[in-house]
Amino acid sequence: MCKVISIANQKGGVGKTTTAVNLGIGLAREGKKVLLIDADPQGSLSASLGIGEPDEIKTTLATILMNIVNENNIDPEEGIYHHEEGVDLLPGNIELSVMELTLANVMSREMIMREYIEIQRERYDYIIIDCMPSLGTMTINALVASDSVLIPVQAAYLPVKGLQQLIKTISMVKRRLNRRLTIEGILLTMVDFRTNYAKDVSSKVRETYGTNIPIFESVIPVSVKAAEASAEGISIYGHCANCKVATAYKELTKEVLNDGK
Ligand SMILES: Nc1ncnc2c1ncn2[C@@H]1O[C@H](COP(=O)(O)OP(=O)(O)OP(=O)(O)O)[C@@H](O)[C@H]1O
Ligand SMILES: [Mg+2]
Repeated sequence: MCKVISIANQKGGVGKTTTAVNLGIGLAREGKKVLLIDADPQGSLSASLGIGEPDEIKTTLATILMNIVNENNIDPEEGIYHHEEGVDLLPGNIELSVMELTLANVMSREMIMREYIEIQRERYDYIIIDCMPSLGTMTINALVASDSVLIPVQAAYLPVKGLQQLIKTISMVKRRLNRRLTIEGILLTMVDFRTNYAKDVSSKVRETYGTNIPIFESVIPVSVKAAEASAEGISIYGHCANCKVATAYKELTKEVLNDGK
């Protein structure tokens, strides 16, 4: 059975895209069929998988969503890239901003992405959606289409206030639009274990949310290797198979495969 996971946090630069790439490819390395979807007009997921300049890509998530709005037939292979590291990718680019505005006038505008995901479910074990740093219509569409949401939180900042807004939005989506939505977990990213401060933030998040929201045991350390890998258009496993960030993402992959057990 397919599991659809949104990677979301309206705060920018917390490691959403890096997590989408390395969890997605991590799952593919464990033999799973994985589709990565770039739901961010910045196109960072597409860029960090090395498929070229996102804004020059013709068929993207925006194209597909427009086809759904126009009630055209959907070919599940349309726009899909087969990446050399074993994942499929549906790219995103600036057209998604236009699409978000278009959706404002569409009936059931929060449900459009779900129609596409439902078509893809039977072809994949995991579908991972990389959300943009906002809680606008595109992110709500991703949450409505998902089974769970994984929340990367950058451990260098006290994230409590922004997290509350995100958790409120997730609860609202769950109540009104998608009853099956759960929180996969909070993932602490860019953790610098040399500073006590980072440790404080980790324990603060665990203290505030630990009891009712799962927090991953795996923690992603801060490392320039993460940025180097995405500049090369490959995963952390391809860049440095045994470095700490690679090990951390392998552990996260195992936790997701074990489904909190
Ligand atoms: N563990 C890490 N250590 C150091 N740098 C990292 C780490 N993870 C990601 N980065 C870098 O931090 C920056 C932001 O990461 P990323 O793009 O994954 O965040 P994001 O949440 O997707 O950002 P946005 O909100 O803009 O979509 C990137 O330059 C990335 O290479
Ligand atoms: Mg991103």
